Amino acid sequence: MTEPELAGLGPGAFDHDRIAKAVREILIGIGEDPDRDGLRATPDRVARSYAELFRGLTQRPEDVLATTFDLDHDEFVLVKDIEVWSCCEHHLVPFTGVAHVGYIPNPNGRITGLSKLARLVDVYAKRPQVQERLTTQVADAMVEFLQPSGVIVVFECEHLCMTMRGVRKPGSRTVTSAVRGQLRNAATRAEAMSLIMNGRR
Ligand SMILES: Nc1nc2c(ncn2[C@@H]2O[C@H](COP(=O)(O)OP(=O)(O)OP(=O)(O)O)[C@@H](O)[C@H]2O)c(=O)[nH]1
Ligand SMILES: [Zn+2]
Repeated sequence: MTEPELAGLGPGAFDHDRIAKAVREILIGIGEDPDRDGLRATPDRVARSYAELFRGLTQRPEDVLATTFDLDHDEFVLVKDIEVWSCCEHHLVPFTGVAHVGYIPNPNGRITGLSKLARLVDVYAKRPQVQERLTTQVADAMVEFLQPSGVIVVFECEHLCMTMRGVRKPGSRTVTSAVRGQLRNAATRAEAMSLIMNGRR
């Protein structure tokens, strides 16, 4: 399993019992008693919650973008402030913030439902991630499955691994962007960015 995209879709599928066993080991490793009342069900609970937190590993972007409409629109479309909860692959703690996903449909391409753009974000966010890869994966899936004239994807996230531990800088936010096609043009990109930033602090 080399590509994160393939994880969970092949032989390395989700293994609840394995996770529960490992969590029990972690509890012992931190010096806790995994059999005490409050912790007895924790390995099973964590395994169940991982199925939810990492559900993107069993989802394919093309399935999410499968619904398309016959709509004659070739102007910029933007869904902004999509809430994001992902998991940093270095520390397995959350990073959270917002995503902005915009595209210019192509008359020969496809237009999808607005909610599908937010679903696409989740397909990739609900995996162990780094923010840069999350950003480019969303943009590249848009290009591959909608064949738009242009795409812009921006993520603004706070990483709890930089907040609750380590360097401990609460409030610092990381901004990443991926721009494809016509939106790479300076004027079009600036217009898209101003729509994204409008009303933001
Ligand atoms: N580029 C990038 N780095 C990330 C992301 N999430 C976490 N990191 C960084 O991953 C790095 C891991 O650094 P290491 O030195 O291997 O680990 P560490 O000793 O725990 O590092 P500190 O967090 O500085 O304590 C840290 O600098 C994190 O801030 C991300 O989405 N993108
Ligand atoms: Zn981290």
